[in-house]
Amino acid sequence: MAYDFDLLVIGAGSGGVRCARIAASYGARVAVAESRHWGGTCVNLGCVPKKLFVQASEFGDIARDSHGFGWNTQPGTHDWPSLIAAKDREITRLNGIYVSMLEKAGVTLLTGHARFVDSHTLRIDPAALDPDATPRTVTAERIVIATGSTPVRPDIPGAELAITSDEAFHLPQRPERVVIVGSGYIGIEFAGIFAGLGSKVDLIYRRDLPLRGFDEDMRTALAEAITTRGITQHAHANPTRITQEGAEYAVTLDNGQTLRADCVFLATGRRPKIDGLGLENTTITTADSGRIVVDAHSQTTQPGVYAIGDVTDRINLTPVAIAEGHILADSLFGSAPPRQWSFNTTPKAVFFSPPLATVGLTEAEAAQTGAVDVYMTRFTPMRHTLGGRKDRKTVMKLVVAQDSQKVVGVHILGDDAPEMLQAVAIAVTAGLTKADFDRTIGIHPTSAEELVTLRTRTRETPHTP
Ligand SMILES: Cc1cc2nc3c(=O)[nH]c(=O)nc-3n(C[C@H](O)[C@H](O)[C@H](O)COP(=O)(O)OP(=O)(O)OC[C@H]3O[C@@H](n4cnc5c(N)ncnc54)[C@H](O)[C@@H]3O)c2cc1C
Ligand SMILES: NC(=O)c1ccc[n+]([C@@H]2O[C@H](COP(=O)([O-])OP(=O)(O)OC[C@H]3O[C@@H](n4cnc5c(N)ncnc54)[C@H](O)[C@@H]3O)[C@@H](O)[C@H]2O)c1
Repeated sequence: MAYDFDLLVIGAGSGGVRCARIAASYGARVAVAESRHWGGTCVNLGCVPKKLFVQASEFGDIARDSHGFGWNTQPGTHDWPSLIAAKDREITRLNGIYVSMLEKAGVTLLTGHARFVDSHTLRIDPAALDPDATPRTVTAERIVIATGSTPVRPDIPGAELAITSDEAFHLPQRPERVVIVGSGYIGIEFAGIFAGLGSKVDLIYRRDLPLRGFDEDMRTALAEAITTRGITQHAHANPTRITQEGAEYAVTLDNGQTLRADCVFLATGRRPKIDGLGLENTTITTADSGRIVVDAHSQTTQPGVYAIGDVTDRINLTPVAIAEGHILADSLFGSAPPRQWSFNTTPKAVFFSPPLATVGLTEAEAAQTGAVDVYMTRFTPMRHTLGGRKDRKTVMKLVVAQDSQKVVGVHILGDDAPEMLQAVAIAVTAGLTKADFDRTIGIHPTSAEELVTLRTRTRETPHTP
């Protein structure tokens, strides 16, 4: 049978765009369908606007820090609508770059919501991106699902009164008081953003420490940094309902407390986006909360249909979705073996102020396979000695496997941690040892030089299978 396309990608986000572009570069006839925004979550409602907001939230402190260096700069006032407008202009520019990049690669752009009619046929209906688009039906030999994920709201009364990260990027005004539920990436990052811009922030989470899954010492250090930033933490707490009285919201917690705010922000996770995708017209299997099940080659249970990125709920980060898309295009259409990536040393960063970044194993994970040497340091970075924020500490931790002496984990909380960690991730991916770190000459004066000058072991952790 003659198909309209060799490959049709559903979703022009991080994974879909890369997959489409690389497949087209091999000469395949490729189309990509997008219903909402070119560039996907990362560009429109994720990494990019979030990082711009984080940067916006840091200028007040920079102005105050300058006094210790002899400046009399005043923090001034922040105009939220100006930030939103500037961010929107930048994102519109990026949307245009995505469209032209795809067009230049020879990819056909299909505007609309894609739905499986059968395993080779998709119906593309008008959607938010262009409500006037003409509906059409297209066929493809192979199809890639790269539809991403969407925020989850807990099942409590009044949950619909709250916002999620999707709405946070378009709030007309910055709330003076905000209650944030959830202390994963999004909860922590937005707590920092709103606090930095002057809002009173209450952060609610279920465990004893924020950021479950990260190294315990770093979670403790982050909890201290959150308090230092002026944010009130409510550990061991769950919201049971949200109510509204006029412009004010009340969040009732299961510890009996009630918090009042101008905005309630649910940062309680995301789920794979498979709504209205017509999966029932295929033999594709889903699991858990809608995760599309794939094999090691990103193929679903329907031969010829693949899935990449957040919709597969593996490691839900942009560079991972990009890598998965690239590998898939290489393997379907390339002549050389697919490009290789080291997914098990994927570095991660949480853009709080200061940020937390990490690569490799936590101390507890490393101890499961053998005894561990831990090296830690905690200090006030030079800039804050004169700047006055002496309680803004940097914490660094190296986790070293005792038998091989390989550095299997590096964790940093502090200014520029993500920038440092990206470079250190190369060393951890390469399997370098503590001796390799030790023979590396530092750059002075930097915080990063501590990574190569940590000589005294902080503790030894026994093998804890
Ligand atoms: C607030 C926030 C901050 C984040 N910050 C970071 C960060 O700093 N660093 C990082 O690495 N990751 C970050 N992420 C995660 C990152 O955005 C995702 O991991 C990444 O975007 C996943 O890419 P994807 O290709 O799987 O899906 P997406 O980028 O979500 O793209 C999916 C696309 O498919 C479209 N689509 C869905 N269904 C259909 C359909 N039926 N038909 C047509 N089109 C459809 C959607 O409109 C969307 O454009 C953040 C996420 C959020 C929410
Ligand atoms: N900097 C980055 O790289 C970055 C930034 C943002 C998002 N992301 C990606 O997006 C994903 C989603 O982010 P997220 O922060 O929404 O999810 P998350 O899974 O990181 O955190 C969700 C939080 O909500 C809590 N929670 C879940 N259900 C709850 C309930 N019913 N009541 C109270 N608390 C509840 C969880 O315990 C957890 O603390 C991340 O896991 C990450 O993969 C990455």
